[in-house]
Amino acid sequence: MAKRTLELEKSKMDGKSTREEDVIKLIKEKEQTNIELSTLKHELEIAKRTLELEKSKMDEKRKAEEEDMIKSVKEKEQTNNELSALKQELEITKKTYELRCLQMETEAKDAKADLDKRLKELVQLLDDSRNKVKVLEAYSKSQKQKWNKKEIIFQRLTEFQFGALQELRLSSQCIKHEILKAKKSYSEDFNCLGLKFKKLVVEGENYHLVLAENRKLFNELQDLKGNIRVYCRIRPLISGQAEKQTTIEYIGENGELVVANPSKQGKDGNRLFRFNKVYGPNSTQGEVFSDTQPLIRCVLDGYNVCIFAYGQTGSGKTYTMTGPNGATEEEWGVNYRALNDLFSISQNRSSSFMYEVGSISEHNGLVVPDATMHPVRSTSDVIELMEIGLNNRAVSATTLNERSSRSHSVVSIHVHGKDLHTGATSQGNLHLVDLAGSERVDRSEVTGDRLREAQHINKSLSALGDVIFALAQKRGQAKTLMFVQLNPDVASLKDTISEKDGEIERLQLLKDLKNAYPSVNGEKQGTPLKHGYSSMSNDSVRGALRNQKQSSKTTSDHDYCSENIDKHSELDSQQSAEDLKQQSRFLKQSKYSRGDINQDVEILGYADGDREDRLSDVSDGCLSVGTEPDISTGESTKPLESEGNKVLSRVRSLQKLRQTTSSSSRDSPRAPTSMRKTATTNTISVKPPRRWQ
Ligand SMILES: Nc1ncnc2c1ncn2[C@@H]1O[C@H](COP(=O)(O)OP(=O)(O)OP(=O)(O)O)[C@@H](O)[C@H]1O
Repeated sequence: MAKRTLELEKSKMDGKSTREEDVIKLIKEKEQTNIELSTLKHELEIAKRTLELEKSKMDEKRKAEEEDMIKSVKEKEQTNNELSALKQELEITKKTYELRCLQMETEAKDAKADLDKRLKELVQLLDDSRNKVKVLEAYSKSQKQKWNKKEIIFQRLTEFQFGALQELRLSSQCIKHEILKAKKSYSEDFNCLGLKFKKLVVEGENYHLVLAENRKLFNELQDLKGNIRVYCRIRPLISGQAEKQTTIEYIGENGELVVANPSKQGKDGNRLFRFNKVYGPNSTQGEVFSDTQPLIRCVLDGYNVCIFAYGQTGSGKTYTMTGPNGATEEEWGVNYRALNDLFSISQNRSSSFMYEVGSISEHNGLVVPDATMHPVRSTSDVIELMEIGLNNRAVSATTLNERSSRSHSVVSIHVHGKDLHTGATSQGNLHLVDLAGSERVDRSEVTGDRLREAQHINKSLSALGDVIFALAQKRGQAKTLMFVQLNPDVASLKDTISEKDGEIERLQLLKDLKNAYPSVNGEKQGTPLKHGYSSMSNDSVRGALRNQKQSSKTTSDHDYCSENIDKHSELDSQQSAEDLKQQSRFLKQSKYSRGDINQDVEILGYADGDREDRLSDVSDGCLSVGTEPDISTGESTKPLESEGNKVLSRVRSLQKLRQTTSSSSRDSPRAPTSMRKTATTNTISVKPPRRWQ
């Protein structure tokens, strides 16, 4: 190649021989080419050597490859062997595989059927779920709507409350403002009140003085009306009895009572009795209590009050004191009403007084070893105790085979009061007594135990007479009210007009005498007694009756009832004094005060001398209802017992007195029946110290 290039270049140099530079250049290029040729030669030699090396290597390689080929042939043979073994194995495997495929196909078919079934189920489930989703979606939609509504309402409510809160804030500010204003005015008012209160305190002190004065005046008024009052109550005839069988001829408004004896003609047929008041058969329990009520206040003011009912069996003592069995409030007797009053007045006064209505004793008859004390707080407590007492009474009656009415029943209420202002204390007692029947022993013609019992009863009634005498002498501050019970039945006439009633009438007049006569007409104390218990001529009684029929109120045309005033008003003390004057005038003006009528007057009770004896007898005794210290406490029992001899001597002197009086004629002054009865019981041993325990 370099040769060609040199030839080319030589042709070119021939073609252009002219130029020297080109020849030089060409020479130079020839030299260069020579160099390059030698280089190429060298390179060629190197390549030749390399080729030789390569050729030896190739030979070696070829040998190695031949060995490898032999090796490979051998391996190929081995591989062919293995391949045939593998082919066989493959055949077997193929067969196994085909079998397996068949098996798998059947399994796949089963699985497919199974899957189809499950797919169906799943599709069903999917449908159900979709339905449920739909329902839930609807529910959630409605819930959402609800919540939206609620949200709206809540928002409105919040807005409203917010508004209200604002209003409240405003109004609270207003109220604050007003409170401040009110506070200011209150403090001003308080200051004012303080001043007024100081004034009131001063006036309150005066009020207590006025109150005390008022109480004093009230009790003085009761004193003026008499410390002993005798009211007569006539029970109605039992149904079926004709009106004509009644023995009651006339009931005056001033306490006069005319009893007629149908077996007697003329002036002896009628008898006049006088009481503080007479309650007719139609009187209600309330009316009867209205005249008793003021005495209950006295108990709370520290006085001793004794209210008792006296009369023959069946005359209405229990009815008046307690009321009928299973009584309604209207039918309540004096006991319940008095207790009700007692508790209600004590409650009304509770701001200025503290009362302890501490105890009650319930005992029957004179000998009362089992009399008991109980604390009481209300009327019902007392009623309960009274019922227990009644039951006890019934039990003892059964064991004795006697009637309950043959014993006394005494209920005592003790009231301890304290004036919260002054600290002063008071002690008052209220004794409510339902006495045993007062019928005469001789009439009942009893003997043995019954006789003895009747005599005991008479003895206790005699003691009652003593107590009344003691009271009549103003020994103490006790106030006594006696209900004389009458049975208008003709058969009971003997007991109605018995000497015992004469005694009560006499006692009644003794009370009048003590209370009024000495200061009214200046007569000797005993004189009016002669007018006390009298029989009237039939003419005068008929006149009185005629007058009563003409007008129940206009009584002016008859001496007997001519000047009638309401002497039972509780609040008017002047009227009470007027009443006493009236009684005096009545005695002066009446037929019985004139000489001609005096002959008609049957003088009962004692002659002055006898009475004096009797009073001196009584004054020796120790009995005094109410004036004694609390007789139910242990302390008071001893003094009573220590005075036993005194009582015994007093009983004996009464018996002596009775013996003298019982021997006198009918026209002579009479001893009280009870005392005469005691005379007949002379043989019975007396245990005086236990009386009225
Ligand atoms: N004012 C009256 N109104 C209606 N009934 C009356 C009245 N007074 C008494 N009675 C009745 O007469 C009967 C006898 O009365 P009560 O038992 O009160 O008499 P008593 O005097 O207590 O008798 P005793 O001495 O036997 O205890 C009773 O049935 C009673 O209900």
